[in-house]
Amino acid sequence: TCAFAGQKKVLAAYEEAVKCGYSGARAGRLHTPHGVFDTPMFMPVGTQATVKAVSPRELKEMGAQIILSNTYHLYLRPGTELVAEAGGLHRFMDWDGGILTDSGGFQVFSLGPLRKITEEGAAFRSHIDGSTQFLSPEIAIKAQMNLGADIIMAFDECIPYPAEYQYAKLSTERTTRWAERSQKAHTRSGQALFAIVQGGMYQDLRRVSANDLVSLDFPGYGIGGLSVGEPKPVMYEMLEQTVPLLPENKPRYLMGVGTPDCLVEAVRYGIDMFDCVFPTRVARNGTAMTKSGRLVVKNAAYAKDFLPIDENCGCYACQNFSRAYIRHLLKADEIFGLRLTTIHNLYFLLDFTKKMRQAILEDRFLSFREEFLAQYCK
Ligand SMILES: CO[C@@H]1O[C@H](CNc2nc3cc4c(=O)[nH]c(N)nc4cc3[nH]2)[C@@H](O)[C@H]1O
Ligand SMILES: [Zn+2]
Repeated sequence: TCAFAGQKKVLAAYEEAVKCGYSGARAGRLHTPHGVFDTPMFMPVGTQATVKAVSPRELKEMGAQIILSNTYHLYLRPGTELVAEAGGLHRFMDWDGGILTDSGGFQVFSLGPLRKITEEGAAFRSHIDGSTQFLSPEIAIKAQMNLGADIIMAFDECIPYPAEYQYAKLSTERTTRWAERSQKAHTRSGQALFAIVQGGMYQDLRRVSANDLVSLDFPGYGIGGLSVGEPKPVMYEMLEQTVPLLPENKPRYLMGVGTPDCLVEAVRYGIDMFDCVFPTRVARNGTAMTKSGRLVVKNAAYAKDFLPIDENCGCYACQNFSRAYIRHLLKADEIFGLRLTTIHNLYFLLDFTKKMRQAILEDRFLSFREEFLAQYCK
């Protein structure tokens, strides 16, 4: 094990990284105005200022540290000035942990129909009322300063998959110019602005994007343009090209990832932070995450199964309720049913990242990864 001192720099500083074995895996601590948090970490997604079906108290209980909200959604509804008048996002949603807001760079391209991208920014139609909207680096940064998250993201274009090399090249160069404009527009002290590496699925564009953004000196780096439908080996190849170019003493955040097998591979490449709608989204259709794969609690097979989802799980659902009960609630469209599967799935991923951190600190991450992948069926 080799430990290397981090630098206690401005917020979202990354320190005490402990590297392990011959992988890039590391355990660190992220400093923010709302606390110091352990990495690797999973961030529950609370797109519209709520993590669907669970309360802030339940999130705290299950060990959530930083949660994610989306500028795109809150900008359209209820408006970021309103949230600022309410005292900011922490007050508005009664969450005193860390908050990270995504800049809209992904949602505009995945949610807003009829979008048009120019050097200035992105015009799109609101998916809520069809009104014509426009986001630029300056507007996205102002909106995020209004929301008051601890970590905010530069405005970028998430390049669709697949994309022609020429398109990926021009888009990535524009995203770097947008990152610089985001930096200039960001005037709120006590808030960390992360840049987002793009480059499509092209190794050379990934390296150019990372090097250009590192020279602009951000306190942390998101890796974007992944988990957009590409095969997992392609995602891992892009990580292998990108992560080593990012400063070791700054956090790396893989956006939109993901399932436990992706998390353990990404941690091996040196990723520190993750977010994904997967655990909350699949919970709502009755699928539970376990260390050996997915368990569809709704299936008839569990009608008389009076065991918990996972006997070794410490979550509220597994400590108190059976598969038969949860299946009954889901079949009866009882809201409490999807609350229980959501609580279990979030706890599962939060606990999984805690276990990876422990394995790294004890210098046994590579065997942890082997054991996990051997029993997990994708
Ligand atoms: C595989 O699951 C689907 O895909 C999404 C997760 N994948 C993902 N890739 C992302 C890339 C970016 C990016 O390049 N830039 C910015 N600003 N934000 C991003 C957010 C991202 N989320 C889920 O929402 C789900 O629909
Ligand atoms: Zn559980």
